[in-house]
Amino acid sequence: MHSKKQISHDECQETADWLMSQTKHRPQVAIICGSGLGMLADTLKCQVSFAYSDIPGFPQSTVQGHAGRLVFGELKEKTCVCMQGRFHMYEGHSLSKTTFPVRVFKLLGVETLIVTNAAGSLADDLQPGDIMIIKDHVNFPGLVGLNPLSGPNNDEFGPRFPAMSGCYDKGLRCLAMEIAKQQGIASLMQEGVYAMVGGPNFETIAEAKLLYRLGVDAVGMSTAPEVVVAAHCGLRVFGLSLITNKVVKSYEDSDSVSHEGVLSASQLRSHTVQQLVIDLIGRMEINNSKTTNNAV
Ligand SMILES: O=P(O)(O)O[C@@H]1C[C@H](O)[C@@H](CO)O1
Ligand SMILES: Nc1nc2[nH]cnc2c(=O)[nH]1
Repeated sequence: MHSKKQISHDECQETADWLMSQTKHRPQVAIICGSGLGMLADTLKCQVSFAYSDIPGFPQSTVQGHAGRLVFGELKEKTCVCMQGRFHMYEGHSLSKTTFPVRVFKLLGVETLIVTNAAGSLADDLQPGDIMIIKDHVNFPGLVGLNPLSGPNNDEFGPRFPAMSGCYDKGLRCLAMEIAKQQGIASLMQEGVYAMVGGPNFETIAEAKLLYRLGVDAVGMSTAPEVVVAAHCGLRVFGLSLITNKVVKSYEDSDSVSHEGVLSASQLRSHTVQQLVIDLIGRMEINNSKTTNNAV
């Protein structure tokens, strides 16, 4: 399952070429929608969309709340491509497959990747319904060698040993906070550290206590591999976690998390996330290299 075989540059190029033969859109911004957040794609103008099953080389979405459509279109005078549904390691995809769309986006000419996810909060001051701007991540699978960059390096995409400090663009993080203030939603927002665990089970209480002690603010089952691959090939990245639940970290607490609960919580705030992302896309500059002071 977690084969070290990388999908080749040629295979990524074949998919990119196929997409470019099917649509005139040449996206500058790519958006990966987290659980229950796919409605963002519906806001694109002049839409051209493809079922993942029709795109050569694309895996299939198997998770409820991930529709499995790639949508191209215009948003605030920027050309975008939106994944209505992402791929997770726990679905059985290799990490190379999980992150394959990111490399296809690079070959389509995308400069900025926006990743969103649904996550459970560990931080005492992050409540369900809050939105966390991802400042940094802990890639738990990556720390033990489950990394999409494992295997022979694909030099056409990036270096063997890419730096990951500053992989969440500081300029975009500041811009998002400024927009949140203007939209009157700053009280819902803060920056924090996202940790990816393998899933598909949610955390035990002992695991939750461990993550809390490590200083993780929110935990989920995605995003980090996509961001590693995006940083490797030089994409500018912005990430948001919508907090859908508090992670249970006390034996006295009888609460229990479910995917259905995650989906209904994310739907309650999907419009807010959508407005934030739309204005961020509207205000971000394209064709600029990454901001200079990018350290977290
Ligand atoms: O795709 P994301 O990271 O938003 O999905 C989260 C993590 C699991 O896939 C699922 C759990 O409910 O939601
Ligand atoms: N691992 C994990 N993923 C989530 N996705 C949404 N909520 C959670 C959670 O509590 N834990």
